[in-house]
Amino acid sequence: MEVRTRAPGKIILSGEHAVVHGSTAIAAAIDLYTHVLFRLPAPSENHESVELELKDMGLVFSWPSQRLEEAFTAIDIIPSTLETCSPDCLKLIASLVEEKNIPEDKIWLSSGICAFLYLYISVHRFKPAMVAITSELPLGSGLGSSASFCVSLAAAFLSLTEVISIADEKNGWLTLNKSNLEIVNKLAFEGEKIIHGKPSGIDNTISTFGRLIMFKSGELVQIESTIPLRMLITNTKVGRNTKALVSGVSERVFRHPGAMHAVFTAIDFISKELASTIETPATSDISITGRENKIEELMEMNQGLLECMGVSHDSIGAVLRATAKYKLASKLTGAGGGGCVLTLLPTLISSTVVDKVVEELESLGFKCFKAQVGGEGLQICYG
Ligand SMILES: Nc1ncnc2c1ncn2[C@@H]1O[C@H](COP(=O)(O)OP(=O)(O)O)[C@@H](O)[C@H]1O
Ligand SMILES: C[C@@](O)(CCOP(=O)(O)O)CC(=O)O
Ligand SMILES: [Mg+2]
Repeated sequence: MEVRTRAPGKIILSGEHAVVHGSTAIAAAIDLYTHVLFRLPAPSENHESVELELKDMGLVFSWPSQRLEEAFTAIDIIPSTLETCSPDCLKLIASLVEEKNIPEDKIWLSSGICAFLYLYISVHRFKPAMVAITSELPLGSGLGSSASFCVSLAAAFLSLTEVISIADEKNGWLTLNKSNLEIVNKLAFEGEKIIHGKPSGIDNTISTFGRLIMFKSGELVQIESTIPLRMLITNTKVGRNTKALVSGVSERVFRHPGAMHAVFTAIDFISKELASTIETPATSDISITGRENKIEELMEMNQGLLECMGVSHDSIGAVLRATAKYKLASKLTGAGGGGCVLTLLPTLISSTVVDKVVEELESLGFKCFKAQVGGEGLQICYG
């Protein structure tokens, strides 16, 4: 039995970090995916381990099924589907991952591999399996690779159970109905918890459902944009870790609760105003340029508040200065601390100007690309 899944990465247009503390945020799916191939071998194949292949990195990890069963039975914990991984269970999983001697320069993959083992065992126990992963997303850059990893894995594992069933077909890919997507999203969130520590759930939700969403305290509202929302994405290539940045913001909240809550409230207003600007009907009195100017101002305000939270970086500052020379507005996206920066490309901007901006940013050592915004979420294909 075999299934393939793909789940998209995302950009956050406003509200990252503040969303962890209950503010509204806006996110859109992008057309860069994590792909999973999941196979449950037939007994005749004599395959007796749970195997994970990270194809982009040329790494393969494998745990004998019997070894996994003995380790979990010894501590008398068997994770069940959709339950949060307990501290004891996570400790065991971390030790099973540590045994694999991940190369030192790839040690940042450990949390993802722990999430993989947890998601797998919570659905299929210790059944032998083969899982192969590839990703079109830069990892650890603010484009939600961790969530698309968890969503594509959760969907693949659940697809070979009775829990979910297929709803529709489009271009060779199958989609799930809303209640099945909710189950996948819930399971993926448990994986994100292992990678992020305290995620808001926005990344796994946008990766599962796709499109453009407004998200607050676990609830999503789908929004329709009446503006093209063309974004230039600049990857500063400065590595960072979402878990550390999220906990840094919580520490700042602990030190300055009043000031930080005022920042979160301001961001809540920014996200709501952004949503209504994006959704304003094309027939309204305000021209597209007028609305783009408003979006740019809101992006700049949001960036200023992210700086107040301490999650910007010199490399992000360099992108802001370079794009400001061309009167373009930018903000970091995702957890910050490096990673990716968004720049709105207004409808009337000429391709010559875009080329010049890209040339200048790339001369600083950054990597620029454009992504389609607001596309499909999770998709499945049975092999
Ligand atoms: N394709 C993948 N293979 C293995 N681990 C992955 C993959 N994609 C994401 N991860 C895990 O997610 C982590 C990056 O997540 P995070 O710091 O939240 O950044 P982002 O979600 O913005 O890419 C990686 O360090 C790794 O543990
Ligand atoms: C900073 C945060 O708002 C988004 C993190 O996104 P990413 O992992 O940097 O792609 C955290 C969260 O919402 O869980
Ligand atoms: Mg992440």
